[in-house]
Formats: sequence, structure tokens, C-alpha cells
Amino acid sequence: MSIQTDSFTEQRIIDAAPASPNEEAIERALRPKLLDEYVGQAKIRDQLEIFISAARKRKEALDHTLLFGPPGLGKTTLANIIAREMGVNLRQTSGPVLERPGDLAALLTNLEANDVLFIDEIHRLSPVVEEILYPALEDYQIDIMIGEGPAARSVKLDLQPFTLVGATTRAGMLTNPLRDRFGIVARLEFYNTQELTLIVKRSAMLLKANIDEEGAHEIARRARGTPRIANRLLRRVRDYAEVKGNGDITKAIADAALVMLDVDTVGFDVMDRKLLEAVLYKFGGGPVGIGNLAAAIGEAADTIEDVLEPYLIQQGYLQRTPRGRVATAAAYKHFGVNPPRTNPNGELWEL
Ligand SMILES: Nc1ncnc2c1ncn2[C@@H]1O[C@H](COP(=O)(O)OP(=O)(O)OP(=O)(O)O)[C@@H](O)[C@H]1O
Ligand SMILES: [Mg+2]
Repeated sequence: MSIQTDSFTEQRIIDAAPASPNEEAIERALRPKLLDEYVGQAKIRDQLEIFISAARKRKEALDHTLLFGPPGLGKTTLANIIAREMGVNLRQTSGPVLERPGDLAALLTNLEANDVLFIDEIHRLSPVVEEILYPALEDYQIDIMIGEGPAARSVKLDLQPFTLVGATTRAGMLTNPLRDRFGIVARLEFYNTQELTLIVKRSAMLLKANIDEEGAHEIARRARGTPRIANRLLRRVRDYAEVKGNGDITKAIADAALVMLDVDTVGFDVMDRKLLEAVLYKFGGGPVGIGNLAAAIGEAADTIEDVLEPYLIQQGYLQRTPRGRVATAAAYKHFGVNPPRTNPNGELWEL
């Protein structure tokens, strides 16, 4: 098996984005359909349960809802669950797909009462499309232009009440007027090992794979806090178990498979190590600006910020400071390097 390590042109085993249409089909099969089956994110789940049941009682649309967080944490899954729990249709689109105001108008005018309109990558809506959205969100109305030139006139159309569910990996890139129109804002967090273990066991059951508690735990703790990665690792480990063993997934089998896949004991793959090693060795532990770092490892700054960094920061291997990225003592320790006596701020390291 060859895993390209130089760039994202080929899939990283622990890339948080879906690998292919094929993987998306598998994901749909593993996707929880009800709030009760949705593991983790307890706060969001509790809130949604109340808001959804209140809206249902009043026979109203749920408030517009913004879901944000790194890729693969369950935003699309949650949008689908919301529609199902509300007992309404889900219409799905994404920011970059909606090129002209008419594209959005067509979708909006086809919604039935209380339906969910799911716009993925909502931070990538074009300004002219966003403009149409404001009155739709506020008053369930849109203004569309009919005709051209001097004969053009604007017509107001009434819409059915609906819920916009927006998803984004970058809440910071939303315009203020758009962000202000969401009544519910949910920030998805990385999952802990216990939650991911549950997800791995549930997926294994659906895939009819035999897995024991320790095997599930081993996959979970190396999945970068991300259900999509946990499910992907599970499928690769299952292949390994079938070829190299009797098909049962144990801790030993999981460990051997993950070593083969170059996923280390804390779930870092080649790209994570490349990034941290660059900070440590090329930039003396930092601080290093995102642009320099991107050039040093040959990755887009966006990819570093959206995909690689969030987990490394959350796990305490990397820090974002006003002067740039800085490796932490944990990063030095992970690579078996002695840190300098003082950190880049001139303080003694806490080890
Ligand atoms: N809370 C959860 N419980 C169980 N499985 C989950 C959960 N969240 C996500 N998953 C699984 O992870 C996979 C990826 O989730 P999903 O597609 O919803 O992520 P996403 O946040 O929309 O990612 P992206 O930013 O790439 O669109 C799904 O197939 C689903 O099976
Ligand atoms: Mg999604």
C-alpha cells in the first residue's frame, strides 16, 4: 500500500475530509439518524432536544441553526437529524454551488412549511446570494427581479416558514449580518476517546465486523478526535484483520494495522509530524508565521489552519500566539527531543 505523503493530492489516511464518493456512500450508511444515536456533543444534543420539541409542539419551524467546527465532526449528520426529528424534508446545497440569486430563490420557493434548508460551507456564499437570504431568514420573503433593463421590476414573494441550517469549518469567515440571523449557534468539539470508542463499536456492528473493547479503544484513541477518521481507520483495520488474522479486531491487530498505515500512538500521521517537525527543527520551536510554515511543508495555509492545526492545538502540541505558531513542551517530548531550557517567550518550560 502506498500512501502519498508529499501533498494532499492523494488522501491522507487521517484526513478529516471524505476521501471519495464511495466513502461518502459508506458514511451515509454509518450515519446516526436520530439524536439518541448521536454520540457525544452532549451540550448541543441537550439543547437541540429542547428546541426541537418546543418547535414541534408549537408546529413552528425551528430557529435558524449554525453548526461550526472542523471537518468530520458530524455537522452534516446533525443537519439530517434535525430534519428527521422535526419530521420535515431536508433540502441540501452548499455555498459555492449557489452561484446566482436565482439558484437560491428556486430552492427557497420550493420549500414546504417548516422544512430544513441545509447550506454546507455557508461561509462561501457569494454576496449577491447572501443578500437574497437576509429577508428570507427574517420575514420569510424574497425580492426577485423580473425582466431586464428599464422594464425590470422587483417582486416580493412570500415563502413558507423554514429553518436554515448552515454548516461551516470557519465561523470567523461569516459576515456579521449573516451570523446575527442564526438563533441557535452550535460549536462542535473534538470527541474524547470514550465517545469515539462507542462510535467505533456501533460502526463495527453495522459493518458486521467482530471487535473487542480494547480493539475499539485502540482505534478510537488514534482517530484525532474525529468520527470520520475513526470510521475510516476501522475499515482499514478490518481489511488487515481479514487478511492477516481471522477477521477479529483485537488491540494487537489494530495496533499492527495502524503502524502499517503510519498512524502513530497519538494518532498523528505523516502530515502532522511534518508540520510539528518543521516548527521544531526548521524554526527552532517557533514562533513561526503561517505563511512561512506553509511554504516549508508545501501545504496551503488554509489546509494547515482548517485541517491540521485545530487538533494539534486542542491536544496541546502547538500554540497560536500573536507572533506565530509555537511548539509546546509536549511536542518536544513526543519527538524525543530535549527542549531548550526556556520557551520562545523566555520562560522556563513546564515539563
Ligand atoms: N456524533 C456522532 N456519532 C456517531 N457517528 C458520527 C457522529 N458524528 C459524525 N459521525 C460519523 O462521522 C461521519 C462524518 O460526519 P459528517 O459527514 O456529519 O461530518 P461533517 O462535520 O459534516 O464534515 P465536513 O466538514 O467534512 O462536511 C459520518 O458518516 C458519521 O457516521
Ligand atoms: Mg459535512
